[in-house]
Amino acid sequence: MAKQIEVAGLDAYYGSHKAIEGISMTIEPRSVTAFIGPSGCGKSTFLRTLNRMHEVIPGARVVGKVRLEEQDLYGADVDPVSVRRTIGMVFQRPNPFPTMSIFDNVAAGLRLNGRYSRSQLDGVVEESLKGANLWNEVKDRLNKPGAGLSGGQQQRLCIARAIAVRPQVLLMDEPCSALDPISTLAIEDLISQLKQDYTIVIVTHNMQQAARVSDKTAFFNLAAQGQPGKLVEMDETSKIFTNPAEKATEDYITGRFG
Ligand SMILES: Nc1ncnc2c1ncn2[C@@H]1O[C@H](COP(=O)(O)OP(=O)(O)OP(=O)(O)O)[C@@H](O)[C@H]1O
Repeated sequence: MAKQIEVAGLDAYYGSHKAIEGISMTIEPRSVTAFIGPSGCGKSTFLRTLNRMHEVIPGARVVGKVRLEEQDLYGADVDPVSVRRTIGMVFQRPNPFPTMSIFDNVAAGLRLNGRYSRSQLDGVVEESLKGANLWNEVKDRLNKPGAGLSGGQQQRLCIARAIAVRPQVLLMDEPCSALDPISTLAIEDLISQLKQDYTIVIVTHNMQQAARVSDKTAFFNLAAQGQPGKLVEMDETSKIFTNPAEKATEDYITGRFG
C-alpha cells in the first residue's frame, strides 16, 4: 500500500505571499519522516501541499512537482478529492464528527466512496479500530458518540477513520500536541506500527518525539521574518540529532535558536 513521494522545486503561496520556496525531497515508503523547524517556517503549509489541501484556502497556490510514485499529483487530469483519499490526514486537534457514533465516524469515508454491505462495513470498522489500537476500548460501545471518548481515544478514532479508506500515505500535523503524555505515547506506538504499511509524515514541535518516532528528519527554517521557509537539510533522524551538516540545524535542535 505504501508509496514513495517525490517533491521537486516546490513553492507555495498565500495570495502574493510566498510561504515556502524551492523544496525538493524524497519521502520513503514504510517509514516515518518528521518535519521540524521554528514556528512559521512552513511545515504545515508544505504538509498540506502533499495531498492538495493547500489549495482549499482561497488564493493559495502551488508551483513545482509532487509525485506519488508514477502519478503527478498536480497533473491536469488529477482529481484533488481522490488525492486526499489516497493521502490521508490527521490534524492537531482530534476532530471526530461530533454527532456520529464511533462506528459511523470510522465508516464515514467508506460510505462517501461507494456502496458497502453492512457486513463489509462491520469488517472494515473492526479492522481499522484494531489498526488504530482502539478496538478493545470501544468494541462494546460502537453506537455511542465519538465525542464521548477521551482526547487520546478521539485522536486514535481519527486515525482509524483515516486508515479505513486504505490510504497510501498518512500525513499527521502535530497529532499529539493536544494530548497528555500517556496518550502521546500511545499515538507514538501506533505510528511505529502503522509504518509497516504506510508512508507516514509527521509535523512536530517536540524534538524527543521526532527522535523517537521518525526514521528521517527534515529541518525547515526561515532566513528572516517575511521570507519564505526553506528546507535546510534532511537526513537519517539519528544523524540530524547527533551530527547535523548545517549549523542552523544544530542551533535549533540544541535550543540555541534565534
Ligand atoms: N491560511 C493562511 N493564510 C495566509 N497565510 C498563511 C495561512 N496559513 C499559514 N500562513 C502563513 O504561511 C507561513 C507558514 O505557516 P505554517 O503554518 O505553514 O508554518 P509552520 O511551520 O507550520 O508553523 P507552526 O509551527 O507555528 O505551526 C506563515 O508566514 C503563515 O503566516
